[in-house]
Amino acid sequence: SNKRLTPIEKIQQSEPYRFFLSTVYGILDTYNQINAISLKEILSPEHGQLVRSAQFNYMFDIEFLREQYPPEFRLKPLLIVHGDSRHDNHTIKAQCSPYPQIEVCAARLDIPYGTHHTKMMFLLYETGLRIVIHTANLIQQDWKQKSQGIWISPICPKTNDNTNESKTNFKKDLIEYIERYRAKQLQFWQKTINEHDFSSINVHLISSTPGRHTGGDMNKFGHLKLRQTLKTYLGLENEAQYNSAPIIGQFSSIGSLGPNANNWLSKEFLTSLKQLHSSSLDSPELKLIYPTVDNVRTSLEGYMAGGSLPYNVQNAMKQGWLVNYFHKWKADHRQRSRASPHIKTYLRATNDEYKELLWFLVTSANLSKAAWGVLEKNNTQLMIRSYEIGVLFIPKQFSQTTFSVSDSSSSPSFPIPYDLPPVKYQSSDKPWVVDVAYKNQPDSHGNMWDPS
Ligand SMILES: O=C(O)c1ccc([N+](=O)[O-])cc1C(=O)O
Repeated sequence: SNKRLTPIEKIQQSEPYRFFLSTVYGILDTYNQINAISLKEILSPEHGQLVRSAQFNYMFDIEFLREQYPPEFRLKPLLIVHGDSRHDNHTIKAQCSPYPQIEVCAARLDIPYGTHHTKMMFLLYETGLRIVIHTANLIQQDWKQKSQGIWISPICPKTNDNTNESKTNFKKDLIEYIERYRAKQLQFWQKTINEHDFSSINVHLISSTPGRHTGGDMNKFGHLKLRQTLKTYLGLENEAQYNSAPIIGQFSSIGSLGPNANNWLSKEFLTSLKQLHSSSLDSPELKLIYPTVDNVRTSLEGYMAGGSLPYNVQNAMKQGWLVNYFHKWKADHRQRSRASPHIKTYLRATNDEYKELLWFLVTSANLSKAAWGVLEKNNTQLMIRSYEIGVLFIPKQFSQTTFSVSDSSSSPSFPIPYDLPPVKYQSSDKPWVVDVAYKNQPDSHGNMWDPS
């Protein structure tokens, strides 16, 4: 049908996963109705009377952000949480200075090269508190023609019994994440989270905070939190059949991963992703989805999309071995093969048919040690540089044994963002690298790319 859904209808229809892609300007409208939502719709007055909000992010255009709020909410208190990199601090403070109702909080980045990558909203309504965890910067370009991931919580009602935890420990994990900022302006939000009933939340929180996490803190963040959560909660029947089940990582940037797969990627990181209740020595196939130069050139934005895929040539040159893992960006079933991915997702399927999933994670975390952490000092500490946040979907929390991907099955199928099985790079395909020129083929706008 070509009926336009209201924001509330979109959220109702997305149950039980509440996992959306951003709407895309220029595709058939039906593909912007099902499990697709815009920033204006997230902030719509339909959801209730907004009291105040907080926006955690990396890049901000305050004028653009204000325009996405309904006019009647633009005077409500708004807290902006960003990274404290010098130049950034200045531009954000300058952007917010005309608006006394906007406060700015600079997240401490005590470890070099860390970024405040977390993209999250706290929306406090008169009826309760909504959390949104997503992957888009608060600039127009990130919400127009890209593939972004968004999880929208129910509106959690106020309660005077602050034990209202979810079966996934989401409330405690979120408070522990916020506490790591050690920021005065976040104390109000820690208190507010505590005063709301999170029992309806069915996803796990997977976050990263900068630090050298040791002892009891080691499994609280980064890939060790993912490992611990999968180990504790997956609870599969005869799980041995899944020891070689394939794993997918999909992201929009890549860090320096070392001279070969063996030190971090397929040892440390893959060990966390492959974790079942019991560990196994099998090493499942890891497939990585990252756009080719042609994906970028033919995208709706053309080469400009590549500005948001900051994989630099310095790292790319050092790790040619990585290309063997690479698969293209392809999302025909969502009509988003040309909507360049800024979403980051990780998943495990039950087998090479990719008809069912064992779990699914949407997060701000790219494929980097800075985001996920790297074990140091003989595996006694996990060093993480950046703030990251994501939500993990585990079938058991939805009273299912696996998530079905195709619509054929009875249980509600999981709205995956791209086509499965993933399609391998052809020998002629190259990964997009942001700081090299592409001048032999024009993009979808007839332009070339010459960063020099
Ligand atoms: O858009 C962002 O928040 C972002 C910022 C920095 C980097 N980086 O330094 O690689 C990657 C991203 C990304 O999300 O791809």
